[in-house]
Amino acid sequence: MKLLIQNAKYIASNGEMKQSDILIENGIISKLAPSLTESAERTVDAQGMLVSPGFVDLHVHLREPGGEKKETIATGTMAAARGGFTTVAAMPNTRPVPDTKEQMDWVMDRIKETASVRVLPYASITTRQLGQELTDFAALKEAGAFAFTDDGVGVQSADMMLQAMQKAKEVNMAIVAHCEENTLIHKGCVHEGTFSMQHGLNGIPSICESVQISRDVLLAEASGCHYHVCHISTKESVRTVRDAKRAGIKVTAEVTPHHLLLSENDIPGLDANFKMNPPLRGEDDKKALIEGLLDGTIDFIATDHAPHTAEEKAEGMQLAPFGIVGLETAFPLLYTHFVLKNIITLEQLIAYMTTKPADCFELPFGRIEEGAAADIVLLDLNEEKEINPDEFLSKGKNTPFAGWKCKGWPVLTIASGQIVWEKGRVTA
Ligand SMILES: NC(=O)N[C@@H](CC(=O)O)C(=O)O
Ligand SMILES: [Zn+2]
Ligand SMILES: [Zn+2]
Repeated sequence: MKLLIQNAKYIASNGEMKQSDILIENGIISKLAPSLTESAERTVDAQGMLVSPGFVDLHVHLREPGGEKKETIATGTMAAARGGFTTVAAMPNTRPVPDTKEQMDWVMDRIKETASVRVLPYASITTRQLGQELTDFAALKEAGAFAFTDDGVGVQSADMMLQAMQKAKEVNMAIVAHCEENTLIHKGCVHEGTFSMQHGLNGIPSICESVQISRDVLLAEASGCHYHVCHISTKESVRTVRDAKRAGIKVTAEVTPHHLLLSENDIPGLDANFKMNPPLRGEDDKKALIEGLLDGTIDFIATDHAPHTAEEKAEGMQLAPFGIVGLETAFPLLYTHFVLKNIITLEQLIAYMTTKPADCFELPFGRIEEGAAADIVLLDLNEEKEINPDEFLSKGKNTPFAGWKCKGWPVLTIASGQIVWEKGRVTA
């Protein structure tokens, strides 16, 4: 497929705004130059749009195998395409867990058969994510694992985490951590704070996350491994990561759009669409996350797209599963509430969703350059529209952002040189 994008105003990987035509051949950006006259199977006029590298989301739950009622690799990657994401990394809390070469082979095949964007599969750190024995890191890397994580649960034993980091270092892979100390969860369903007090609910305290990060940065220092913190949510965690970076420890961190945009004060009542792990924290935590992102303590943004069925979410605040969807709302929400309010520049936001995650994991994606993978999204920064979960291509409609008015909607997404989503057109 030969594709030509004309009049592309885009942000180059050095952060500069440029204007050019973009020729795409065999999945690759083959030429970047003004006024290209090549004949192509499809020519797209990008006048009035912003052209961005396809977004990179290193934290999504695609639920397959085992959770197909919530999402599949097919539906999750269609949602990704609609949200402008062309690379997503899939979490291993599936049934079965990708903890052996055979399971990883199955996942890789399924991705090849059904994914509309690039999927990088995580393997688990421990067998069945039970925290008892390490998986075979070398074999899983060989089978295609992107990195190792037990996301969904924290690794409870310090000894197990140290061994994991030492092994990861040996095979030159990262340990990606969901940080949660089980003895401090206190059967909580929301943050331990004002909301939990008001509603008489058990709360998950901030230290439940931060004590494990504190332990882990020391283990990362001892092992020399690349240690990445998932969905960071508290001010103490931000401080710990900041101090660790200053000490030269190889630690990176991600934050979700919902933790940047919402605090416990925004929970309207006992609505499980506001229930996720980690929970929405205090206003001061939210502020610290924005500061941490701006000063480089937090490296990038990841959605933690966590679809659940409407039935499951209807079980109420105490019983419903943790998690909200994020792929189809991330950019418009962040653009509208941070860029248009002059808190983050457009260039920064794009970097947090493209080059920064790519660079942390040495991935060659997220940049518009000759020779790079043709992963591109056209964004309409002007049209204003309400978030409507009925329009989601994800099976999950569980969002706290329904009805929010946003600008910055993707209109066309190209992944590896193929148009995988286009506004107003149904793509298979
Ligand atoms: N974030 C969530 O609230 N839920 C995730 C698990 C996780 O990311 O820890 C899920 O798998 O549903
Ligand atoms: Zn998690
Ligand atoms: Zn997750």
